[in-house]
Amino acid sequence: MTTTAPAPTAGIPVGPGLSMFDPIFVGIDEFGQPVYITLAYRNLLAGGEPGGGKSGLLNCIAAHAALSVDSRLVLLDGKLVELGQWEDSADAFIGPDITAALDVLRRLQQVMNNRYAWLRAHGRRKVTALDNLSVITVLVDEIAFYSATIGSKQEQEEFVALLRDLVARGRAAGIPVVAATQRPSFDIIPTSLRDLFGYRAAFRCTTPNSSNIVLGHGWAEQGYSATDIAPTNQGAAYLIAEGGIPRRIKVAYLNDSQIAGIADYAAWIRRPGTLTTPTDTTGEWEMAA
Ligand SMILES: Nc1ncnc2c1ncn2[C@@H]1O[C@H](COP(=O)(O)OP(=O)(O)OP(=O)(O)O)[C@@H](O)[C@H]1O
Repeated sequence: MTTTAPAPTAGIPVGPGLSMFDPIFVGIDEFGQPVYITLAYRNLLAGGEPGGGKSGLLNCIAAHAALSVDSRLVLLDGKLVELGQWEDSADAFIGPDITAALDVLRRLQQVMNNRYAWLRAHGRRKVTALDNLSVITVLVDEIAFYSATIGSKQEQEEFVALLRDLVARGRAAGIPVVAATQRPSFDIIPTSLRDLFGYRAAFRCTTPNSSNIVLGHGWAEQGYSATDIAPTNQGAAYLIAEGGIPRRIKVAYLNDSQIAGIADYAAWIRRPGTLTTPTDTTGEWEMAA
C-alpha cells in the first residue's frame, strides 16, 4: 500500500507554510510601510459603517490563517458570502443559524477549558509555537447579526456570553477571535467587551462617538477619528494595538478571484492526511474541537 500523497496538478503554486505565530501582513500605513499584526495572543475587532472594508481585513486574515500549517479556522458569517470562499479550509462554517453558532461556540469553550487544564498540568500560562497545537482562528462577520438580529433574546444573550468568554480567555489558549461589526454602538460593543480586543480597527464611521467605541474613549478628541476617512476610501482604517496609538492604514485588498486562488491552494494543502486537519489531530484533548 502506498501512502504517498497524490502529485500536485500543474498550476498549483508551492510555497513554504506560514504559521499563525508569524506576523500577518494586513496592508500599508500612511508612509507606505508594511503593517503586520500578530494574532496568536490577541483578538481583533473591526468596526465601521457598511462598505468600509471590514470584510476585506477579515479576508486578509483568513488567507493567512488558511495558509498557515498550524491553524484551524472557525467561521461565522451571517451573510454567507463574506467569508464563504474559505469554507473548504474551515473546520466549521456557520451561516445564518443561531443554533449552529451557539453549538460551535460551546464546543470552542470546551476546547479552551481543556487547553487551560493541559496548561495548568504543565505549569504553563499560554500555548506556544512549539506545542504542536493548532491555533484555532475564529472569525465572526457580523457580531450584531448573532447578538441582536436572529434568534430569541435568550439565544442572543448566550451568544454574547460565549463570545465574551472566548475573547477574554481564548488568546492564551491559542484561540484568537477576529470579529467585525457595522454597528459600533454601546449595545453591540460595550466597553468591557471592546477592551478585550488587543487590536481594534475603525473603518469609516459616521460619528466621532462610534469611532471612539471601536478605538477607545477619547481618541477622536485627540485627532484620531474614523469620521476623517472619505466614503470613497474603502479599506482605509485607524488600527490601534493594545498600549499604542492609532495608526492610519490601508488594508491589502484581495479581490474575489485572488481569494479563490488562495482558497483553492489552502484547501489543497489541508486535504485529509496532511497538516493539522481534523483527521490528524495531535492529542486526545484537542479532539474535542
Ligand atoms: N482595502 C481595499 N482597497 C480597495 N477597495 C476596497 C478595500 N476594501 C474594500 N474595498 C471595496 O469596498 C467594498 C466593500 O468592502 P467590504 O465588503 O470589505 O466592506 P464591509 O465594511 O465589510 O461592508 P459590510 O459591513 O456591508 O459587510 C468592496 O467590495 C471593495 O470594492
